[in-house]
Amino acid sequence: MALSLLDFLFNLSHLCKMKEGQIQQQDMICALATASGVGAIAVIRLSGKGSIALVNSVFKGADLEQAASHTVHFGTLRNGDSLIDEVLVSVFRTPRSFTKEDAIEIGCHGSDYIVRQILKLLIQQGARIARPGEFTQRAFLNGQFDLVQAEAVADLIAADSEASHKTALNQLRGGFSKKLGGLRTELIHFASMIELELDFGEEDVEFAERDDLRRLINSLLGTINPLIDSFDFGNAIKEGFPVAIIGSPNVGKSTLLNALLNEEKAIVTSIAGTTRDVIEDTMVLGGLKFRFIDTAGIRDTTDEVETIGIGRSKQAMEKADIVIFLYDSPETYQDLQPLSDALEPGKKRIWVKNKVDNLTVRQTASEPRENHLTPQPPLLTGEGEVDPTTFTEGNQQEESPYPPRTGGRGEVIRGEVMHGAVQLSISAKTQLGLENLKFTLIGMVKSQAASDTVVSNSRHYEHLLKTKAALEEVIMGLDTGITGDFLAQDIRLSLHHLGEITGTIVTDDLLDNIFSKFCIGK
Ligand SMILES: Nc1nc2c(ncn2[C@@H]2O[C@H](COP(=O)(O)OP(=O)(O)OP(=O)(O)O)[C@@H](O)[C@H]2O)c(=O)[nH]1
Ligand SMILES: [Mg+2]
Repeated sequence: MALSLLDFLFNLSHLCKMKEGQIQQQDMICALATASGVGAIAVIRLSGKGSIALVNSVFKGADLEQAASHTVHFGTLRNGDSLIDEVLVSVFRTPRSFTKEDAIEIGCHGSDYIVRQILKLLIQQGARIARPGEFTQRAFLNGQFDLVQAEAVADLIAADSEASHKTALNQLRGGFSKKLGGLRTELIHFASMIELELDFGEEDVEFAERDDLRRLINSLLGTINPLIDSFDFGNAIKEGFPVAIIGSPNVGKSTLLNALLNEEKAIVTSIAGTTRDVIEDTMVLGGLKFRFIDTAGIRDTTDEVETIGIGRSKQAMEKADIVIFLYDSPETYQDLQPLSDALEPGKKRIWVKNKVDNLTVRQTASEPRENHLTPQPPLLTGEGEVDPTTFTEGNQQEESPYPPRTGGRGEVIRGEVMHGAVQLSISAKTQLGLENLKFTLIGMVKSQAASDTVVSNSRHYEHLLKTKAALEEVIMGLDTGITGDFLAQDIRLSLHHLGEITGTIVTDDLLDNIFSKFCIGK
Protein backbone atom coordinates (compact mmCIF):
# COMPACT_ATOMS: atom_id res chain seq x y z
CA MET A 1 0.00 0.00 0.00
CA ALA A 2 1.12 3.55 -0.63
CA LEU A 3 2.64 5.62 2.15
CA SER A 4 0.17 7.60 4.21
CA LEU A 5 0.38 11.37 4.07
CA LEU A 6 1.84 11.45 7.56
CA ASP A 7 4.51 8.91 6.61
CA PHE A 8 5.24 10.98 3.56
CA LEU A 9 5.69 14.16 5.58
CA PHE A 10 7.70 12.31 8.20
CA ASN A 11 10.07 10.92 5.59
CA LEU A 12 10.36 14.31 4.01
CA SER A 13 11.38 15.88 7.29
CA HIS A 14 14.67 13.92 7.16
CA LEU A 15 15.53 15.79 4.01
CA CYS A 16 13.65 18.97 4.55
CA LYS A 17 13.26 21.62 7.14
CA MET A 18 9.75 22.51 8.17
CA LYS A 19 9.47 26.23 8.59
CA GLU A 20 6.78 26.28 11.24
CA GLY A 21 7.71 25.89 14.86
CA GLN A 22 9.41 27.55 17.78
CA ILE A 23 11.64 30.55 17.43
CA GLN A 24 15.17 29.34 17.48
CA GLN A 25 17.78 31.71 18.80
CA GLN A 26 21.00 30.69 17.11
CA ASP A 27 24.61 31.76 17.58
CA MET A 28 25.45 35.46 17.33
CA ILE A 29 26.10 36.84 13.87
CA CYS A 30 27.20 40.36 12.98
CA ALA A 31 27.73 42.35 9.80
CA LEU A 32 27.77 45.82 8.37
CA ALA A 33 24.21 46.45 7.14
CA THR A 34 24.89 49.68 5.25
CA ALA A 35 27.04 49.94 2.12
CA SER A 36 30.75 49.80 2.77
CA GLY A 37 32.83 52.92 2.24
CA VAL A 38 32.92 56.31 3.87
CA GLY A 39 29.56 57.82 4.83
CA ALA A 40 27.96 59.94 7.51
CA ILE A 41 26.65 56.92 9.39
CA ALA A 42 27.16 53.16 9.22
CA VAL A 43 24.89 50.55 10.81
CA ILE A 44 26.22 47.27 12.19
CA ARG A 45 23.78 44.49 12.91
CA LEU A 46 24.04 41.76 15.51
CA SER A 47 21.53 38.94 15.98
CA GLY A 48 21.30 35.77 18.06
CA LYS A 49 21.15 34.53 21.60
CA GLY A 50 23.24 36.75 23.88
CA SER A 51 23.47 39.73 21.50
CA ILE A 52 22.14 42.25 24.01
CA ALA A 53 24.45 41.07 26.80
CA LEU A 54 27.43 41.10 24.42
CA VAL A 55 26.92 44.72 23.37
CA ASN A 56 26.14 45.72 26.94
CA SER A 57 29.57 44.45 28.02
CA VAL A 58 31.37 46.87 25.68
CA PHE A 59 28.89 49.77 25.81
CA LYS A 60 29.07 52.67 28.23
CA GLY A 61 25.68 54.29 28.67
CA ALA A 62 22.35 52.82 29.71
CA ASP A 63 22.17 49.24 30.95
CA LEU A 64 21.03 47.52 27.75
CA GLU A 65 20.10 44.33 29.55
CA GLN A 66 17.36 46.28 31.32
CA ALA A 67 16.33 48.19 28.19
CA ALA A 68 12.94 47.58 26.62
CA SER A 69 12.60 46.36 23.03
CA HIS A 70 12.58 49.02 20.32
CA THR A 71 14.53 51.60 22.34
CA VAL A 72 17.55 53.61 21.23
CA HIS A 73 20.47 54.50 23.51
CA PHE A 74 23.33 56.92 23.13
CA GLY A 75 26.72 55.99 24.56
CA THR A 76 30.25 54.90 23.71
CA LEU A 77 31.75 51.62 22.56
CA ARG A 78 35.00 50.68 24.23
CA ASN A 79 37.60 48.01 23.79
CA GLY A 80 38.96 47.87 27.32
CA ASP A 81 40.12 51.42 28.06
CA SER A 82 40.23 52.53 24.47
CA LEU A 83 37.25 54.43 23.06
CA ILE A 84 36.17 53.30 19.57
CA ASP A 85 33.25 55.62 18.82
CA GLU A 86 30.17 57.42 20.09
CA VAL A 87 27.23 55.33 18.97
CA LEU A 88 23.47 54.91 18.98
CA VAL A 89 22.41 51.40 19.98
CA SER A 90 18.93 50.09 19.08
CA VAL A 91 17.63 47.15 21.12
CA PHE A 92 15.22 44.56 19.68
CA ARG A 93 14.02 41.71 21.85
CA THR A 94 12.85 38.33 20.67
CA PRO A 95 10.40 37.81 18.99
CA ARG A 96 9.95 41.46 17.92
CA SER A 97 12.94 41.80 15.62
CA PHE A 98 13.55 41.15 11.94
CA THR A 99 15.14 37.77 12.66
CA LYS A 100 12.77 37.24 15.63
CA GLU A 101 15.92 36.74 17.74
CA ASP A 102 17.43 39.20 20.23
CA ALA A 103 19.09 41.76 18.00
CA ILE A 104 21.07 44.99 18.19
CA GLU A 105 21.78 47.67 15.64
CA ILE A 106 24.76 49.90 16.25
CA GLY A 107 24.75 53.23 14.45
CA CYS A 108 28.31 54.54 14.35
CA HIS A 109 30.24 57.09 12.31
CA GLY A 110 30.66 55.88 8.74
CA SER A 111 34.37 55.22 8.63
CA ASP A 112 35.79 51.94 7.37
CA TYR A 113 38.27 51.97 10.25
CA ILE A 114 35.57 52.38 12.93
CA VAL A 115 33.40 49.68 11.33
CA ARG A 116 36.37 47.27 11.27
CA GLN A 117 37.19 48.01 14.91
CA ILE A 118 33.60 47.44 16.06
CA LEU A 119 33.23 44.18 14.08
CA LYS A 120 36.58 43.01 15.50
CA LEU A 121 35.35 43.80 19.00
CA LEU A 122 32.08 41.91 18.49
CA ILE A 123 33.97 38.88 17.12
CA GLN A 124 36.39 38.95 20.06
CA GLN A 125 33.35 38.87 22.35
CA GLY A 126 31.90 35.75 20.70
CA ALA A 127 29.95 36.79 17.58
CA ARG A 128 30.86 35.69 14.07
CA ILE A 129 30.53 37.41 10.68
CA ALA A 130 27.19 36.58 9.05
CA ARG A 131 26.99 34.68 5.77
CA PRO A 132 25.26 36.43 2.83
CA GLY A 133 21.52 36.66 3.52
CA GLU A 134 21.85 34.96 6.90
CA PHE A 135 19.70 37.54 8.74
CA THR A 136 16.89 37.05 6.21
CA GLN A 137 17.37 33.26 6.33
CA ARG A 138 16.89 33.32 10.09
CA ALA A 139 13.83 35.53 9.70
CA PHE A 140 12.41 32.96 7.28
CA LEU A 141 13.25 29.98 9.49
CA ASN A 142 11.61 31.70 12.45
CA GLY A 143 8.41 32.22 10.47
CA GLN A 144 8.72 35.97 9.91
CA PHE A 145 7.62 35.42 6.30
CA ASP A 146 7.51 32.74 3.62
CA LEU A 147 10.18 32.06 1.04
CA VAL A 148 8.56 34.18 -1.67
CA GLN A 149 8.59 37.12 0.71
CA ALA A 150 12.20 36.45 1.75
CA GLU A 151 13.22 36.45 -1.90
CA ALA A 152 11.28 39.69 -2.37
CA VAL A 153 13.60 41.34 0.16
CA ALA A 154 16.51 40.76 -2.25
CA ASP A 155 14.43 41.97 -5.19
CA LEU A 156 13.41 45.08 -3.29
CA ILE A 157 17.04 45.97 -2.62
CA ALA A 158 17.92 45.35 -6.28
CA ALA A 159 14.87 47.25 -7.64
CA ASP A 160 15.99 49.98 -10.03
CA SER A 161 12.67 51.12 -11.46
CA GLU A 162 9.22 51.95 -10.16
CA ALA A 163 7.77 48.77 -11.71
CA SER A 164 10.38 46.40 -10.24
CA HIS A 165 9.98 48.14 -6.86
CA LYS A 166 6.19 47.67 -7.03
CA THR A 167 6.48 43.98 -7.98
CA ALA A 168 8.93 43.27 -5.15
CA LEU A 169 6.78 45.16 -2.66
CA ASN A 170 3.70 43.22 -3.73
CA GLN A 171 5.58 39.94 -3.16
CA LEU A 172 6.92 41.14 0.15
CA ARG A 173 3.36 41.80 1.31
CA GLY A 174 2.24 38.27 0.55
CA GLY A 175 1.37 38.62 -3.15
CA PHE A 176 0.43 35.31 -4.65
CA SER A 177 1.85 33.16 -1.85
CA LYS A 178 -1.21 33.82 0.35
CA LYS A 179 -3.49 32.69 -2.46
CA LEU A 180 -1.44 29.55 -3.14
CA GLY A 181 -1.15 28.82 0.58
CA GLY A 182 -4.95 28.77 0.99
CA LEU A 183 -5.46 26.43 -1.95
CA ARG A 184 -2.65 24.20 -0.74
CA THR A 185 -4.38 23.79 2.63
CA GLU A 186 -7.54 22.66 0.84
CA LEU A 187 -5.54 20.22 -1.25
CA ILE A 188 -3.95 18.75 1.88
CA HIS A 189 -7.48 18.16 3.19
CA PHE A 190 -8.34 16.17 0.06
CA ALA A 191 -5.08 14.26 0.20
CA SER A 192 -5.81 13.18 3.76
CA MET A 193 -9.34 12.08 2.77
CA ILE A 194 -7.92 9.91 0.02
CA GLU A 195 -5.28 8.52 2.39
CA LEU A 196 -8.13 7.58 4.70
CA GLU A 197 -9.81 5.68 1.87
CA LEU A 198 -6.57 3.75 1.38
CA ASP A 199 -6.54 2.79 5.05
CA PHE A 200 -9.86 1.08 4.52
CA GLY A 201 -8.10 -1.15 2.01
CA GLU A 202 -10.46 -3.53 0.30
CA GLU A 203 -13.66 -1.78 1.34
CA ASP A 204 -15.14 0.30 -1.41
CA VAL A 205 -15.46 3.65 0.37
CA GLU A 206 -14.88 7.18 -0.95
CA PHE A 207 -14.39 9.94 1.61
CA ALA A 208 -13.07 12.42 -0.89
CA GLU A 209 -15.81 13.72 -3.18
CA ARG A 210 -14.24 13.42 -6.65
CA ASP A 211 -16.26 16.31 -8.12
CA ASP A 212 -15.16 18.64 -5.31
CA LEU A 213 -11.57 17.57 -5.87
CA ARG A 214 -11.89 18.35 -9.58
CA ARG A 215 -13.34 21.79 -8.73
CA LEU A 216 -10.45 22.50 -6.37
CA ILE A 217 -7.83 21.43 -8.91
CA ASN A 218 -9.47 23.65 -11.54
CA SER A 219 -9.47 26.55 -9.14
CA LEU A 220 -5.77 25.95 -8.42
CA LEU A 221 -5.05 25.83 -12.14
CA GLY A 222 -7.08 29.03 -12.51
CA THR A 223 -4.72 30.71 -10.03
CA ILE A 224 -1.54 29.16 -11.37
CA ASN A 225 -2.04 29.65 -15.11
CA PRO A 226 -2.17 33.48 -15.05
CA LEU A 227 0.90 33.44 -12.79
CA ILE A 228 2.77 31.27 -15.29
CA ASP A 229 1.65 33.57 -18.13
CA SER A 230 2.85 36.62 -16.20
CA PHE A 231 6.44 35.39 -16.02
CA ASP A 232 7.68 36.91 -19.29
CA PHE A 233 6.29 40.25 -18.17
CA GLY A 234 7.61 39.86 -14.62
CA ASN A 235 11.04 38.89 -15.86
CA ALA A 236 11.10 41.89 -18.20
CA ILE A 237 10.18 44.19 -15.29
CA LYS A 238 13.39 43.05 -13.61
CA GLU A 239 15.70 42.74 -16.61
CA GLY A 240 14.19 45.44 -18.86
CA PHE A 241 11.67 45.15 -21.72
CA PRO A 242 13.67 44.29 -24.85
CA VAL A 243 13.09 46.74 -27.71
CA ALA A 244 14.93 45.89 -30.97
CA ILE A 245 15.64 48.67 -33.47
CA ILE A 246 15.51 47.09 -36.92
CA GLY A 247 16.03 48.57 -40.38
CA SER A 248 18.19 48.82 -43.48
CA PRO A 249 21.72 50.21 -43.22
CA ASN A 250 22.01 53.96 -42.62
CA VAL A 251 18.40 54.64 -41.66
CA GLY A 252 19.58 55.98 -38.28
CA LYS A 253 19.22 53.01 -35.90
CA SER A 254 22.37 53.79 -33.94
CA THR A 255 21.47 57.49 -33.85
CA LEU A 256 18.11 56.50 -32.37
CA LEU A 257 19.72 54.21 -29.79
CA ASN A 258 22.03 57.03 -28.68
CA ALA A 259 19.12 59.47 -28.51
CA LEU A 260 17.03 57.06 -26.41
CA LEU A 261 19.90 56.34 -24.03
CA ASN A 262 21.06 59.93 -23.98
CA GLU A 263 24.66 58.86 -24.55
CA GLU A 264 26.99 58.12 -27.45
CA LYS A 265 26.81 54.35 -27.02
CA ALA A 266 26.96 53.26 -30.67
CA ILE A 267 29.16 54.54 -33.49
CA VAL A 268 27.28 56.65 -36.02
CA THR A 269 28.68 57.32 -39.50
CA SER A 270 27.24 57.99 -42.93
CA ILE A 271 28.79 54.69 -44.11
CA ALA A 272 26.17 52.00 -44.64
CA GLY A 273 27.00 48.91 -42.58
CA THR A 274 28.64 50.72 -39.63
CA THR A 275 27.06 48.59 -36.91
CA ARG A 276 28.20 44.97 -37.15
CA ASP A 277 26.92 43.50 -33.90
CA VAL A 278 24.04 44.05 -31.49
CA ILE A 279 24.62 46.87 -29.02
CA GLU A 280 22.32 47.24 -26.06
CA ASP A 281 21.77 49.15 -22.88
CA THR A 282 18.97 49.86 -20.43
CA MET A 283 17.07 53.03 -19.65
CA VAL A 284 14.21 53.65 -17.24
CA LEU A 285 11.28 55.45 -18.88
CA GLY A 286 8.01 56.14 -17.08
CA GLY A 287 9.05 53.87 -14.20
CA LEU A 288 9.74 50.93 -16.52
CA LYS A 289 13.12 49.54 -17.47
CA PHE A 290 13.66 49.15 -21.21
CA ARG A 291 16.52 47.29 -22.89
CA PHE A 292 17.16 49.04 -26.21
CA ILE A 293 18.95 46.91 -28.80
CA ASP A 294 20.66 48.51 -31.80
CA THR A 295 21.30 46.06 -34.61
CA ALA A 296 23.27 45.69 -37.83
CA GLY A 297 21.39 47.09 -40.85
CA ILE A 298 19.67 44.29 -42.76
CA ARG A 299 20.58 43.97 -46.45
CA ASP A 300 21.87 41.36 -48.94
CA THR A 301 25.61 41.07 -48.52
CA THR A 302 28.47 38.66 -49.16
CA ASP A 303 30.56 40.10 -46.33
CA GLU A 304 31.05 37.32 -43.76
CA VAL A 305 31.12 39.53 -40.67
CA GLU A 306 28.10 41.53 -41.78
CA THR A 307 26.16 38.33 -42.52
CA ILE A 308 26.72 37.10 -38.95
CA GLY A 309 25.66 40.53 -37.64
CA ILE A 310 22.48 40.43 -39.72
CA GLY A 311 21.71 36.96 -38.32
CA ARG A 312 21.98 38.47 -34.84
CA SER A 313 19.70 41.36 -35.83
CA LYS A 314 17.03 38.84 -36.80
CA GLN A 315 17.44 36.94 -33.54
CA ALA A 316 17.14 40.19 -31.56
CA MET A 317 13.96 40.98 -33.47
CA GLU A 318 12.45 37.59 -32.66
CA LYS A 319 13.32 37.78 -28.97
CA ALA A 320 12.26 41.40 -28.48
CA ASP A 321 9.09 42.40 -26.74
CA ILE A 322 8.66 45.38 -29.05
CA VAL A 323 10.24 45.89 -32.51
CA ILE A 324 10.91 49.39 -33.82
CA PHE A 325 10.91 49.17 -37.62
CA LEU A 326 12.93 52.22 -38.68
CA TYR A 327 12.99 53.60 -42.23
CA ASP A 328 13.88 56.85 -43.95
CA SER A 329 12.56 56.39 -47.50
CA PRO A 330 9.96 54.41 -49.44
CA GLU A 331 12.72 51.93 -50.38
CA THR A 332 13.85 51.30 -46.83
CA TYR A 333 10.20 51.03 -45.82
CA GLN A 334 9.66 48.34 -48.47
CA ASP A 335 12.77 46.48 -47.21
CA LEU A 336 11.05 46.00 -43.87
CA GLN A 337 7.89 44.38 -45.19
CA PRO A 338 9.24 40.82 -45.59
CA LEU A 339 10.81 41.04 -42.12
CA SER A 340 7.56 42.12 -40.57
CA ASP A 341 5.63 39.45 -42.48
CA ALA A 342 7.95 36.74 -41.16
CA LEU A 343 7.53 37.91 -37.57
CA GLU A 344 4.99 36.23 -35.27
CA PRO A 345 1.66 38.07 -35.66
CA GLY A 346 1.26 38.99 -31.99
CA LYS A 347 4.61 40.79 -31.78
CA LYS A 348 4.27 44.46 -30.94
CA ARG A 349 5.82 46.75 -33.53
CA ILE A 350 6.23 50.47 -34.03
CA TRP A 351 6.82 51.73 -37.55
CA VAL A 352 9.02 54.79 -37.27
CA LYS A 353 9.81 57.12 -40.16
CA ASN A 354 13.16 58.77 -39.39
CA LYS A 355 14.94 61.90 -40.64
CA VAL A 356 11.82 64.04 -40.85
CA ASP A 357 14.09 67.04 -40.24
CA ASN A 358 15.24 66.55 -43.84
CA LEU A 359 11.68 67.04 -44.99
CA THR A 360 11.26 70.37 -43.18
CA VAL A 361 14.74 71.59 -44.17
CA ARG A 362 13.94 71.07 -47.83
CA GLN A 363 11.04 73.51 -47.71
CA THR A 364 11.41 77.18 -48.49
CA ALA A 365 8.74 79.80 -47.96
CA SER A 366 8.01 80.04 -51.70
CA GLU A 367 7.76 76.30 -52.33
CA PRO A 368 4.43 74.53 -52.11
CA ARG A 369 4.37 72.67 -48.84
CA GLU A 370 4.88 69.03 -49.64
CA ASN A 371 5.40 67.39 -46.33
CA HIS A 372 4.84 69.83 -43.58
CA LEU A 373 5.34 68.13 -40.29
CA THR A 374 4.70 69.90 -37.04
CA PRO A 375 5.49 68.21 -33.77
CA GLN A 376 2.56 67.87 -31.40
CA PRO A 377 2.68 66.99 -27.75
CA PRO A 378 1.68 63.39 -27.17
CA LEU A 379 -2.00 63.00 -26.41
CA LEU A 380 -2.65 60.96 -23.34
CA THR A 381 -6.04 59.36 -23.65
CA GLY A 382 -6.29 57.59 -20.35
CA GLU A 383 -4.24 56.09 -17.60
CA GLY A 384 -1.04 54.81 -19.16
CA GLU A 385 -2.71 54.83 -22.54
CA VAL A 386 -1.05 56.79 -25.27
CA ASP A 387 -2.33 58.20 -28.47
CA PRO A 388 0.89 58.20 -30.44
CA THR A 389 0.00 61.22 -32.55
CA THR A 390 3.02 63.22 -33.50
CA PHE A 391 2.55 65.35 -36.47
CA THR A 392 0.09 67.35 -38.47
CA GLU A 393 0.59 66.80 -42.16
CA GLY A 394 -0.13 69.17 -45.00
CA ASN A 395 -0.57 68.48 -48.71
CA GLN A 396 0.87 65.22 -49.72
CA GLN A 397 1.24 65.31 -53.49
CA GLU A 398 2.72 61.91 -54.21
CA GLU A 399 0.87 58.73 -53.58
CA SER A 400 2.10 57.52 -50.24
CA PRO A 401 4.17 54.37 -50.35
CA TYR A 402 3.56 53.97 -46.62
CA PRO A 403 0.64 52.12 -45.04
CA PRO A 404 -2.62 54.09 -45.13
CA ARG A 405 -3.07 56.62 -42.34
CA THR A 406 -6.14 58.35 -41.08
CA GLY A 407 -6.58 62.13 -41.13
CA GLY A 408 -6.66 64.63 -43.94
CA ARG A 409 -5.26 68.08 -44.59
CA GLY A 410 -3.84 69.78 -41.57
CA GLU A 411 -5.59 67.26 -39.38
CA VAL A 412 -3.87 65.51 -36.55
CA ILE A 413 -2.63 62.22 -37.94
CA ARG A 414 -3.30 59.53 -35.43
CA GLY A 415 -0.38 57.21 -34.97
CA GLU A 416 -2.38 54.30 -36.20
CA VAL A 417 -2.59 51.11 -34.24
CA MET A 418 -3.05 48.25 -36.67
CA HIS A 419 -2.60 44.66 -35.54
CA GLY A 420 -0.65 45.93 -32.55
CA ALA A 421 1.56 48.13 -34.78
CA VAL A 422 1.89 51.89 -34.38
CA GLN A 423 3.21 54.46 -36.84
CA LEU A 424 5.27 57.48 -35.86
CA SER A 425 7.61 60.00 -37.46
CA ILE A 426 10.77 61.27 -35.80
CA SER A 427 14.15 62.78 -36.29
CA ALA A 428 16.61 60.77 -34.26
CA LYS A 429 19.24 63.42 -34.98
CA THR A 430 17.31 66.46 -33.69
CA GLN A 431 15.22 64.38 -31.26
CA LEU A 432 12.01 65.64 -32.85
CA GLY A 433 9.16 63.26 -31.95
CA LEU A 434 11.36 61.30 -29.56
CA GLU A 435 9.22 62.03 -26.51
CA ASN A 436 6.25 60.68 -28.39
CA LEU A 437 8.11 57.48 -29.21
CA LYS A 438 8.95 57.09 -25.52
CA PHE A 439 5.32 57.63 -24.52
CA THR A 440 4.27 55.04 -27.08
CA LEU A 441 6.73 52.49 -25.69
CA ILE A 442 5.56 53.11 -22.13
CA GLY A 443 1.92 52.87 -23.19
CA MET A 444 2.52 49.58 -25.01
CA VAL A 445 4.16 47.98 -21.99
CA LYS A 446 1.65 49.31 -19.46
CA SER A 447 -1.24 47.94 -21.49
CA GLN A 448 0.24 44.43 -20.96
CA ALA A 449 0.09 44.64 -17.18
CA ALA A 450 -3.05 42.68 -16.35
CA SER A 451 -2.56 42.69 -12.59
CA ASP A 452 -0.11 43.62 -9.87
CA THR A 453 0.59 39.99 -9.09
CA VAL A 454 3.29 38.91 -11.47
CA VAL A 455 5.91 36.20 -11.16
CA SER A 456 9.37 37.60 -11.70
CA ASN A 457 11.46 34.86 -10.11
CA SER A 458 12.57 31.95 -12.31
CA ARG A 459 12.53 29.55 -9.34
CA HIS A 460 8.85 30.28 -8.73
CA TYR A 461 8.15 29.94 -12.43
CA GLU A 462 9.84 26.54 -12.58
CA HIS A 463 7.85 25.20 -9.60
CA LEU A 464 4.60 26.66 -10.91
CA LEU A 465 5.15 24.74 -14.17
CA LYS A 466 5.85 21.54 -12.23
CA THR A 467 2.77 22.08 -10.02
CA LYS A 468 0.66 22.61 -13.12
CA ALA A 469 1.92 19.37 -14.70
CA ALA A 470 1.21 17.43 -11.50
CA LEU A 471 -2.28 18.93 -11.17
CA GLU A 472 -3.04 18.04 -14.76
CA GLU A 473 -2.04 14.48 -13.93
CA VAL A 474 -4.60 14.52 -11.10
CA ILE A 475 -7.31 15.69 -13.52
CA MET A 476 -6.29 13.01 -16.02
CA GLY A 477 -6.43 10.43 -13.24
CA LEU A 478 -9.93 11.59 -12.31
CA ASP A 479 -10.99 11.38 -15.97
CA THR A 480 -9.73 7.84 -16.33
CA GLY A 481 -10.93 6.80 -12.87
CA ILE A 482 -7.55 5.65 -11.52
CA THR A 483 -7.34 4.15 -8.05
CA GLY A 484 -6.95 6.22 -4.90
CA ASP A 485 -3.31 5.35 -4.32
CA PHE A 486 -2.23 6.69 -7.72
CA LEU A 487 -4.41 9.76 -7.24
CA ALA A 488 -2.82 10.34 -3.83
CA GLN A 489 0.63 10.12 -5.38
CA ASP A 490 -0.14 12.84 -7.94
CA ILE A 491 -1.66 15.07 -5.27
CA ARG A 492 1.43 14.62 -3.11
CA LEU A 493 3.63 15.71 -5.97
CA SER A 494 1.51 18.84 -6.52
CA LEU A 495 1.71 19.59 -2.80
CA HIS A 496 5.44 19.15 -2.87
CA HIS A 497 5.95 21.65 -5.69
CA LEU A 498 3.50 24.14 -4.17
CA GLY A 499 5.30 23.83 -0.84
CA GLU A 500 8.64 24.48 -2.49
CA ILE A 501 7.43 27.80 -3.86
CA THR A 502 6.44 29.31 -0.53
CA GLY A 503 9.05 27.37 1.42
CA THR A 504 6.68 25.23 3.49
CA ILE A 505 8.92 22.41 2.33
CA VAL A 506 12.53 23.31 1.69
CA THR A 507 15.82 21.51 1.60
CA ASP A 508 18.97 23.00 3.09
CA ASP A 509 20.54 23.09 -0.37
CA LEU A 510 17.70 25.17 -1.70
CA LEU A 511 17.93 27.61 1.21
CA ASP A 512 21.69 27.94 0.82
CA ASN A 513 21.27 28.52 -2.88
CA ILE A 514 18.66 31.25 -2.40
CA PHE A 515 20.28 33.13 0.45
CA SER A 516 23.84 32.96 -0.87
CA LYS A 517 22.69 35.41 -3.56
CA PHE A 518 21.88 38.03 -0.92
CA CYS A 519 24.44 40.55 0.26
CA ILE A 520 26.19 40.19 3.60
CA GLY A 521 24.33 42.12 6.27
CA LYS A 522 20.89 41.37 4.79
N1 LIG B 1 19.17 64.36 -41.18
C1 LIG B 1 19.16 63.29 -40.37
N2 LIG B 1 20.17 62.42 -40.44
C2 LIG B 1 20.16 61.36 -39.62
C3 LIG B 1 19.10 61.14 -38.70
N3 LIG B 1 19.37 60.00 -38.05
C4 LIG B 1 20.53 59.52 -38.51
N4 LIG B 1 21.01 60.33 -39.46
C5 LIG B 1 22.25 60.18 -40.20
O1 LIG B 1 22.19 58.98 -40.95
C6 LIG B 1 23.50 58.39 -41.03
C7 LIG B 1 23.45 56.96 -40.56
O2 LIG B 1 23.13 56.96 -39.19
P1 LIG B 1 23.35 55.67 -38.26
O3 LIG B 1 22.70 55.97 -36.97
O4 LIG B 1 24.78 55.28 -38.26
O5 LIG B 1 22.52 54.63 -39.10
P2 LIG B 1 22.36 53.06 -38.83
O6 LIG B 1 20.98 52.69 -39.20
O7 LIG B 1 22.81 52.73 -37.47
O8 LIG B 1 23.35 52.45 -39.90
P3 LIG B 1 24.09 51.02 -39.89
O9 LIG B 1 24.78 50.86 -38.59
O10 LIG B 1 25.05 51.14 -41.01
O11 LIG B 1 23.07 49.99 -40.16
C8 LIG B 1 24.42 59.26 -40.20
O12 LIG B 1 25.08 60.16 -41.04
C9 LIG B 1 23.46 60.03 -39.30
O13 LIG B 1 23.94 61.27 -38.88
C10 LIG B 1 18.06 62.10 -38.66
O14 LIG B 1 17.10 62.01 -37.91
N5 LIG B 1 18.14 63.14 -39.52
MG1 LIG C 1 24.31 51.53 -36.75
